[in-house]
Amino acid sequence: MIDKLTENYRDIIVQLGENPDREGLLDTPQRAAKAMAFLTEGYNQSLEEIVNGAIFESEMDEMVVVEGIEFYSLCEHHLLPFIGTASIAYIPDGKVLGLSKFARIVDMFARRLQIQENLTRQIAHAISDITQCKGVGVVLEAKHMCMMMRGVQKQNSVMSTSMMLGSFRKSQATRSEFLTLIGQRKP
Ligand SMILES: Nc1nc2c(ncn2[C@@H]2O[C@H](COP(=O)(O)OP(=O)(O)OP(=O)(O)O)[C@@H](O)[C@H]2O)c(=O)[nH]1
Ligand SMILES: [Zn+2]
Repeated sequence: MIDKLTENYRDIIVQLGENPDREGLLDTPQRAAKAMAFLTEGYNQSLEEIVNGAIFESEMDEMVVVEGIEFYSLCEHHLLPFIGTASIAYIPDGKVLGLSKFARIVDMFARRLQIQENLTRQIAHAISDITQCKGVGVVLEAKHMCMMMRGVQKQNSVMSTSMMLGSFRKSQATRSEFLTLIGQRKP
């Protein structure tokens, strides 16, 4: 895949009117190919593999919140980055998930071509599926380079998306507790 991508990036450089053989650009097609492979490596990962069995028995049955997980994704419309943070909460039902795995799950889905809404949804469903918990809430806030560097060129707009499952969807109190804890105003 890297070889084919390298060829493609070389073609892009030519199409842009640049000389791919000038010194500064000599290794660029391969570097860009490796960078793109890294930024989309989520396609080669599975939930089982990244969770790696790190699910532990626990009688904890109150809300657990992990906030401020930074992520870098690529918008599927322009292949430009969108960058932000994820906050995740869940109410366990006999099993808790290893702390680092929340960030790994965010990264696995972020490192694909995405829209923010689907990224939010996929993270929530993954945590629900893997932990079989009573409920999950996920809030993402991000800035989209396709809106900042080009197009409407708005530098200060932030997109917030949320996905609530189980008790977070059914109970207004649970949802409010989560949003209050992460310093959000109620939507
Ligand atoms: N809902 C949603 N839209 C996104 C996301 N990332 C990019 N977009 C939007 O996708 C849309 C694509 O619109 P098009 O009109 O097909 O493309 P475009 O001509 O490049 O649009 P402009 O960005 O308005 O110049 C734009 O409105 C983008 O802002 C995302 O994560 N979620
Ligand atoms: Zn975009």
